[in-house]
Amino acid sequence: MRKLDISIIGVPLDYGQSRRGVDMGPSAIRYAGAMKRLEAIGHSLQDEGDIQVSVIENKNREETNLKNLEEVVQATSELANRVSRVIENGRFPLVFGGDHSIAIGTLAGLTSKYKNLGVIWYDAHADLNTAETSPSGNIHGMPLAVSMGLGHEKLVNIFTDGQKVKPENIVIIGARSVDPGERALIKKRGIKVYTMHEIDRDGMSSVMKEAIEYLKCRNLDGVHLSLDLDGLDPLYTPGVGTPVPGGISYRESHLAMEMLEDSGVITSAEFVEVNPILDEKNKTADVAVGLMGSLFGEKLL
Ligand SMILES: NC(=[NH2+])NCCC[C@H](N)C(=O)O
Ligand SMILES: [Mn+2]
Ligand SMILES: [Mn+2]
Repeated sequence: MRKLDISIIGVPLDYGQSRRGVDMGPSAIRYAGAMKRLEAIGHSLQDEGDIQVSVIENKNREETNLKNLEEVVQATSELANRVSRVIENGRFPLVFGGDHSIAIGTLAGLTSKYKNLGVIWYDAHADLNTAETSPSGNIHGMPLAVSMGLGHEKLVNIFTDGQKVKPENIVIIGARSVDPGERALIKKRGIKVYTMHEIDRDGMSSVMKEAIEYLKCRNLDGVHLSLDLDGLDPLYTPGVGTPVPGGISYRESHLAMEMLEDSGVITSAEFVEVNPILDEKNKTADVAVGLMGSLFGEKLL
């Protein structure tokens, strides 16, 4: 097993969507014992604290349907800087959200080292909307499109200008709520998606085996895991803002994490959308930390 130097970065951002409380996600995940859990496996942990999230006083806000654009730009820009500093120091970035818009910053920061980065997007949603296709104006529904270079220029040009991730380097796992514009984009760009249909039909073991093989064939220099807790069924992770029934089970999720650990491909990770206000006794943060255990090498025997 790899022994890693892991740096935790908290991003208390809830401006990428409309339900307050997900800004408390980093606290909830820390409270659930993330540091101790990973230290017990043998990794060395450093908590870098939280990114500063501020309300931007700007009298001349541009006309846009994107909610809280300036706030998301500020926080994700700072996150990108922080992530790039962590990898410069040879450490493994482990980011706690916050809503999923934070991935814009994480992925941007990772490109300072990884020029051909792969991404595993574990989520009920595709998060491939742009301002034109978004049904909600919520930026947490857009980060994957932004990282491909599509969307508002202020988001696309965070940290460095333009595309951060190639569409053919992305694998989405667990999708079951996809908007019409997202569906069109998936088809147009040939993005690899394992929906709940494939997970039910072939089993998680076969899906993960294929996903890992697919990424291994792409000559990547790193693979980022972006895990939205709403990828799991709300039965297991009720503390999320946009729950969708019919999701991935607790057991399938642990298996997926164990298979990623076995493959040794993952070079950074983030756990997002934990909203303790909507949760039941911190259940969702507990699941997040349990999954981190499997991802970082906990074994049953
Ligand atoms: N990261 C998430 N939970 N995203 C949910 C997005 C929901 C919907 N597709 C939207 O764009 O508004
Ligand atoms: Mn989601
Ligand atoms: Mn998401």
